[in-house]
Amino acid sequence: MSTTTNDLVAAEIAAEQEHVDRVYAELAKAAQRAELVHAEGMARGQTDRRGTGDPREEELAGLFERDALVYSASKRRASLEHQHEGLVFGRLDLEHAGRAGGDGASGHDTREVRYVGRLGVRDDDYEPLVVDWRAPAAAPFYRATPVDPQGVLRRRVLRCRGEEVVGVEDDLMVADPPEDIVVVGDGALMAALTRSRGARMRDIVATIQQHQDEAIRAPARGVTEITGGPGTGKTVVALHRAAYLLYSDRRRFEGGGVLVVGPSAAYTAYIERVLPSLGEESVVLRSLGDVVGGMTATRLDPPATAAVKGSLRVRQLLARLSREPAPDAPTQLRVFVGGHAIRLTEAHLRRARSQVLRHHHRNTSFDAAVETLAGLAWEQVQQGERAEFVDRFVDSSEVEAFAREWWRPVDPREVLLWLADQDLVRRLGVVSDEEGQLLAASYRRALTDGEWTVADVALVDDLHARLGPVVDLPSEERGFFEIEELDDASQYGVAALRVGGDGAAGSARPLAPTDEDGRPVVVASDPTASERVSRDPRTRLLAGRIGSADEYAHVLVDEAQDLSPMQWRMLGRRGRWASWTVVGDLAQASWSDLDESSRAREEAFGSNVRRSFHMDTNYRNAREIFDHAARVIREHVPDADIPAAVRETGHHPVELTAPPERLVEDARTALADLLEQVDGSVAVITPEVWRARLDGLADVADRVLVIDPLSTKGLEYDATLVVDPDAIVAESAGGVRALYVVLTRAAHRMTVLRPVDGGQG
Ligand SMILES: Nc1ncnc2c1ncn2[C@@H]1O[C@H](COP(=O)(O)OP(=O)(O)OP(=O)(O)O)[C@@H](O)[C@H]1O
Repeated sequence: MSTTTNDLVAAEIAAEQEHVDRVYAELAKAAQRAELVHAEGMARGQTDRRGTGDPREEELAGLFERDALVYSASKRRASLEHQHEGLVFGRLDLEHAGRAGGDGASGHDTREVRYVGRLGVRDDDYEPLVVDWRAPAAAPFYRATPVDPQGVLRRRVLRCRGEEVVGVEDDLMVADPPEDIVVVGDGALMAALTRSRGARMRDIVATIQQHQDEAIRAPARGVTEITGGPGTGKTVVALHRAAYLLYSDRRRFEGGGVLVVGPSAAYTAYIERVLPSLGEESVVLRSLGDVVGGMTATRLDPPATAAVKGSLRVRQLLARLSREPAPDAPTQLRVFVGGHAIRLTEAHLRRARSQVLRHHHRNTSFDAAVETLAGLAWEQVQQGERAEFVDRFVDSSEVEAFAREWWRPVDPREVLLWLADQDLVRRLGVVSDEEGQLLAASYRRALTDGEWTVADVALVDDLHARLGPVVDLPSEERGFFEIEELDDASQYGVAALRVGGDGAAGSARPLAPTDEDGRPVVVASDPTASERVSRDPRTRLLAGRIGSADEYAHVLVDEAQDLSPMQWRMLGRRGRWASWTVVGDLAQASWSDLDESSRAREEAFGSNVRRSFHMDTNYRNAREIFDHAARVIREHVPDADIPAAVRETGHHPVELTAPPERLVEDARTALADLLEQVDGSVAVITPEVWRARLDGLADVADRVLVIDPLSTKGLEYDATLVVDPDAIVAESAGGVRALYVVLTRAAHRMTVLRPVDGGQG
């Protein structure tokens, strides 16, 4: 084997630089071509609409062609820009065995050099200069091992800064390589693992390990489960899998959509760069608080409330709730129709309501509701022709005015807020008194501070499915003039304009703000109005419209162990025809009833085929840090899935105690030490009891973050300062599992600080 002297390394780097320069030159040409196509596409769409109004047919064709050209050219330009950095990251030196000749003599072995990169680039003769990492030709880069070299003599990882090659790391796949195959570097994986952690997760295309590659390239069909302990690369592997699926069947997955769901907004911000850096812009990233269009929630409920809101029992509560009359709905109808005095009592109305809801969604059954009332009214008349009476009844403006109040469309969020009334919750049954109090208190709080919680989103989705979409009731008064006004307004960029119903006859109550006469208020273009609106909690809670569930071709769920049964149902509605990638680790679960969750999860997957991959190497934590965490979890969860940490640093976690009154001061000192020891991010992870007192530590440096335990799910830092582990256990529904999450977030250094009466730093 060759030596790794500086000269040798420099010569190898220079040789690689030559190839990388060629690739960038080719790329510059491709960028120019994309620019030309873009400009040409734009020019092709120039039509003179101003004078004559509508474009001619041939102009329309031109516009369509332009859109297609501009779209693909812009995409190509965007991907060229995103993948500029580290475009070429790998090289394979292969040897193909020569075929035996006709006379039995063996043919010559042939050598091939193949470069692997973020996207495929060819030269003018269409010869590949770089192969896309997802192409079958790149598979040996990830799959070759000394036991099964797959024709690979040497695998080389190129480390680049911008367009410059700054290092190479080799792995030899054969025991006895040809003379000219030199081997340099200490291993690309270790280099990647020891580097500093920033605010964003990075892709691992250059160092994907063989067992990870198997999960990444697994067939798309059915449900692919990726399990394993903390830091085993489950998230990063799943994201590379999303990129691989898009590459392998673009029509299906780009057309049908790929949804990636993670636990929190902090998590989506953390992973958002990975897919663009792999050339994929089309994936939809959502946290559990913004899966449902029209709603965004980041606040978490206290564990006991979250447990009620997440359990399947709450479905029955919602089923009953969705049949309740609106609190302000009229309770009887008195009307003259065809000379007959009709009186429908509260009991009649209740009967009508349950009859209609047996066959219809509430929000799309206005006509059915009026006809059912007509049937009940006819029972009181029984004279003349039934059909004639029903026609008169349905056409009566008084009946219509009543029905518009009684059967007005209800927004699922508005219905959920009815639960602020504790008497109503009690009347609905289903949950215990104590649970009912928690629910009512939670919605009273929402009505005070104008904020939904993450668990509410799944409940709104459930109610939306039960109630049907909120549609405006047909309005005879809404004539041509108003429609034109609406069009005009939209031209001027007015975002939220709604034409109300017919004021006099009693209208469908618009959710958008209205003035005293019930006329719509234009929010977006009127700063004083929007200020007024943002101050009113109820208006904030009901702003916008809830969309119907978008469906996807693939759904990727990270931290799946934390989904409540209701959240599984919410995702199930979005993946009815989808294939799934599901990532999780039960030992990190913060959900208390795991059995109920797994039932709901099975229901979401249906009878899809299952495939599972287990990751057993921890790439995140220094071994010393992980050993500490593993001891904690083993004591309480003996069957926890414990991976092997591959990297030793010699730095054991530091365990400190402090009297409560000195804790903040000691935390500040411990933080200062950590900032000296690492270059990247440092997180102070604190339970709620210390939060307010420790928030100020975030001002110590830009790279410091003060964060609660649950929000660290899926994230990692160079160093962590874990404050009051016992309180972390006590505050979380997941108990010690939550602490396990917290203790496995640091890559390089960790300090644990406990408040102890009379303790010393
Ligand atoms: N093959 C690899 N090459 C380089 N880095 C890797 C590799 N595999 C994993 N890592 C790194 O290990 C760290 C942990 O990965 P990731 O967050 O995906 O783990 P996880 O299993 O989802 O963890 P957790 O369950 O604790 O959230 C990340 O920094 C990731 O980039």
